[in-house]
Amino acid sequence: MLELYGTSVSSRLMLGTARYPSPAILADAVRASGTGIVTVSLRRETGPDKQGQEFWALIKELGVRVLPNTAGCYTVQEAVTTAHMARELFGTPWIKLEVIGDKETLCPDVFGLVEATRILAEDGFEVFPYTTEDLIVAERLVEAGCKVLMPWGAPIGSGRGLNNAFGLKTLRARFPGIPLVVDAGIGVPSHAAEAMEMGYDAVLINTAVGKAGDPVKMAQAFAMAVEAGRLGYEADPIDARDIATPSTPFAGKAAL
Ligand SMILES: CC(=O)[C@@H](O)[C@H](O)COP(=O)(O)O
Repeated sequence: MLELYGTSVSSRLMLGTARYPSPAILADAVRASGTGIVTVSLRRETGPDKQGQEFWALIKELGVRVLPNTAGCYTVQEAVTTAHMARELFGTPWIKLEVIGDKETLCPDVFGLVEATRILAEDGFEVFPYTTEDLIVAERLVEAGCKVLMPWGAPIGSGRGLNNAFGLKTLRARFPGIPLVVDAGIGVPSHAAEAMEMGYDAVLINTAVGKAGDPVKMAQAFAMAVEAGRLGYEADPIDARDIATPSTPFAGKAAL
């Protein structure tokens, strides 16, 4: 079973809660996915207004663990302040830390991310950093206190899948003891299966489910893909080869 900061997690699929056609569809998608963890943006979803309150009541009703995030933060200060507000509001030390560096690609500002991680980890937060697949940045994040890493597959909302499979595989090989979660950019269930087959511990998906024609069916498809990918990884797949090897033995073949 997967352990994240000492918490056992049964589903390896985490879901974002934005961009669904309606709260009811979000709730059905969460149930269909079997997820035990949803990420919630403090800024967008939990305001004191009626809508914010209704959203929060819905999340509580679903009985899933909340991973608050600092989506939309562009500076270290903004991210740290948002994390503190989230800890107070949700009563959890968990924080999915986003420090965005570029408006167009939503690429993480990895320098700001490391700095904010250091500040928050020293203050008792359990940081889930939204990062790139850069190896050295990952090392710095672990040094700063991260016990989980969340590299992107591709830019948030792009649905491009795993843009740099080599980089993601390198991270997996270099950090065998750290739970790795592909966060962002996954578009279809096969992308999630690919990440799991690589040995990733989990995936976090939002847009591909929320914006699908049928979010509930898509949530179920992702759940199946994540499970299949994980099983495939555990079953120790064969290596790809450049030459053919007959799968049917020659013994017993009729001599002509
Ligand atoms: C909701 C959330 O946290 C996103 O920022 C996350 O990174 C998911 O990205 P996708 O929407 O590309 O799945």
